[in-house]
Amino acid sequence: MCPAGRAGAFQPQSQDAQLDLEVSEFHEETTVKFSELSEELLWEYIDSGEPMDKAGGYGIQALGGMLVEHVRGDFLNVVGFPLNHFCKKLVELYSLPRREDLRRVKHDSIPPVDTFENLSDVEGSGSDPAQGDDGGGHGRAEADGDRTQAPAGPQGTDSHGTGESPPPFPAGLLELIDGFKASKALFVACKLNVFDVLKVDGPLKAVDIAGKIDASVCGTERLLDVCVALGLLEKTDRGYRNTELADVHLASDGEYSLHSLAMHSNDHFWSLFTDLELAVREGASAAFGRKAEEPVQSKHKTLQFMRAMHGFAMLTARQVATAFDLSQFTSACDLGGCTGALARALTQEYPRLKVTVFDLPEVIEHVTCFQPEGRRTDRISFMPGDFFKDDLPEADLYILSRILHEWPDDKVCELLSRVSSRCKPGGGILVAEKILEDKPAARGSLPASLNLLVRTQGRERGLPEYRGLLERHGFRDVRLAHAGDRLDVMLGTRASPP
Ligand SMILES: C[S@@+](CC[C@H](N)C(=O)[O-])C[C@H]1O[C@@H](n2cnc3c(N)ncnc32)[C@H](O)[C@@H]1O
Repeated sequence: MCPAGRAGAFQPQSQDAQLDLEVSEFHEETTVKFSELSEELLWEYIDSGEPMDKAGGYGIQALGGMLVEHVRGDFLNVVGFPLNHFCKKLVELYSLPRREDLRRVKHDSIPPVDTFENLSDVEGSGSDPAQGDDGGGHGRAEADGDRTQAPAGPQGTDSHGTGESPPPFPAGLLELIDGFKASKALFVACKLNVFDVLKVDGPLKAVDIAGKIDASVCGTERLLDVCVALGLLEKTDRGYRNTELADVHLASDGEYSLHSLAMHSNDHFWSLFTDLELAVREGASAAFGRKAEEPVQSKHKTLQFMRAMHGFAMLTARQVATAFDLSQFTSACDLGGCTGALARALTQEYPRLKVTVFDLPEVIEHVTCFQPEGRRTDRISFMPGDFFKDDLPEADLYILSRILHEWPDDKVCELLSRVSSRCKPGGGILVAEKILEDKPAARGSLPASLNLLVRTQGRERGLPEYRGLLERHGFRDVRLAHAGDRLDVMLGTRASPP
């Protein structure tokens, strides 16, 4: 490291690969590392004997940033270099590169600055000792992982005509690689109740939000800015505030909140996905076998799971209830009906219909938490039980909403066979699932198949397969309707036994 220079003086001590300046005019020692690109220019300038009049600052906050790779110490120590004078001198000394040969590069200095790099200096010449030479003349652009942005020369060659032009920059692929950060940022913002705080008190500055969520200011600010980039928050002069999307779906209250789904994904699915490689190698059964050894779910986990299911069901229930005209049925049994969200939509839609929600005892125990005050109806009842073991309630319509995809074929057959033997001829079966399409999934809409692989033994199925399963278990006239983007609904009629 260079010894400290005289305050206010520009005193480089050595002509190593890097040029260090000590500027201690006002505050503690400050070191500036100049970018290698400017180093040669600076030495030439210094060697010319021209006095550097007022050292200690060189407009680093503006164009001077192009000279600087990083600053250690007080950034303000550095501000004030006579940049215009300096640039004029540089122009006198050198014929500067043409504008089209320059490209802008963002350096993560303090604060971040755009600098210009002269591609013809960077690539190929081997004049930059710090870059080494791999024989391919790649230089800095490749070293910083940015090479594919360099403009290609004519005839599909690079700017020097020495090789093949790089492929188009794979921005989409890089976004995909980065995508996990987006979902984790959303989960953490939910977990820290950022959206709740802003729903009540927003807009707020980062420091105030940090105080309310008991987190560091620098960490909070970065998280908030990522949420802005994700379209979950807006940044205004008065601070950060929720977008409508966050207000409705990411705050923990509200009828259509998906806050618990985000929490369930964070606390449960996120860790399961770390085993994805294993699940792909070994298959669902092996992955599920290990998971099955986990201890029984706590009340907290059960409630979180129920809230997660409830949030999704609240958004889809009406579409499922109205996918077909079900007015001919007077009693329905929603198997695995969880919090009763679909049952409520059905009773609202069909005034004659009574619905029994059948679910595991540990779920039924908590259903009262999900019954909105003043909207309870005696047309909905809850019954605890295991649909693989216990007698199924009597009904003329059996509903399986988001149940079958969770189970392997043998369990699906077992369940359908139990429903079929309980259902009277002329009775119905309503199955709500996301039907696997023949054509490959549209870009951006991920099938749930990997999700199911890491956490269940089940799988998604196509319409022919569902239809075949229902027909094999005595249901005929299987019809399909769509219930929004996320669910399809099939309705079949119990045939009379032959
Ligand atoms: C994926 S959730 C679907 C919830 C709801 N039907 C919906 O569409 O939102 C599966 C439900 O099935 C219930 N379930 C799982 N195994 C069950 C069993 N053996 N007997 C009864 N219910 C069961 C779960 O407790 C859970 O409520």
